[in-house]
Order: sequence, then C-alpha cells, then structure tokens
Amino acid sequence: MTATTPTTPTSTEKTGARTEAAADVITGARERIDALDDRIIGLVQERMAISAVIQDARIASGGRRVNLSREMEILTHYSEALGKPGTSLAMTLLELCRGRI
Ligand SMILES: O=C(O)C(=O)C[C@]1(C(=O)O)C=C[C@@H](O)C=C1
Repeated sequence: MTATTPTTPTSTEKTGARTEAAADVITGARERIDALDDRIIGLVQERMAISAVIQDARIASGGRRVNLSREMEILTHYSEALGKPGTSLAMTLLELCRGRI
C-alpha cells in the first residue's frame, strides 16, 4: 500500500468549475450567498420573536395560539410571490414561529 499525502482541494475542485475563471465567479457569488443566508436567518429569527409577541398577547387575553385565517393570508402571499415552493416556505416559517399543529 502506498501512503498518500492529503492535499488541499483546488478552487476548481471546490466549485465544480472546469476553469479558474469560472471558479473565481463561483467563489465570489458563494460569498454573497453566504452573506444573504446570514441575513435571511437573522430575519427569520426576528420574525419568530415578533410572532411570539403576538401569540403571547392573544393567549394572555384568553385566545388561541393559532389564527388560521391569518395563516391563509400568509400562505397566499408567499405562493403568489414564489409559486408552489413559496407555500412550502411559508408553512416552514409558520412552523418555526408557532410550532407544529
Ligand atoms: O399574526 C398572528 O396572529 C400570529 O399569531 C403570527 C403568526 C405568524 O407567525 O405569522 C403565527 C401564528 C398564527 O397562527 C398566525 C400567524
């Protein structure tokens, strides 16, 4: 058996590109996606906190955690903007914000 020294992956190996130029484009674009994902996660966390304020106020007043007519508005908003996957995204957001029902 021959021992092989581990090598650092090249930029083309890391990106799947076949040229250095394409690898550079992909690496730059991935940095922007990572920054956007951080912002999206922050926005989701902010949405969860605001949703909790609403739910707590409703429950403290004697109401229920869930408000299905409002959820329908949100599902429609996302599906009109993003199509069928938008509905799934809205359902995931609602689950993050109020838990499973
Ligand atoms: O808008 C409300 O009434 C909320 O409670 C917020 C929210 C949401 O996260 O968007 C959460 C639970 C409800 O079922 C509906 C919507």
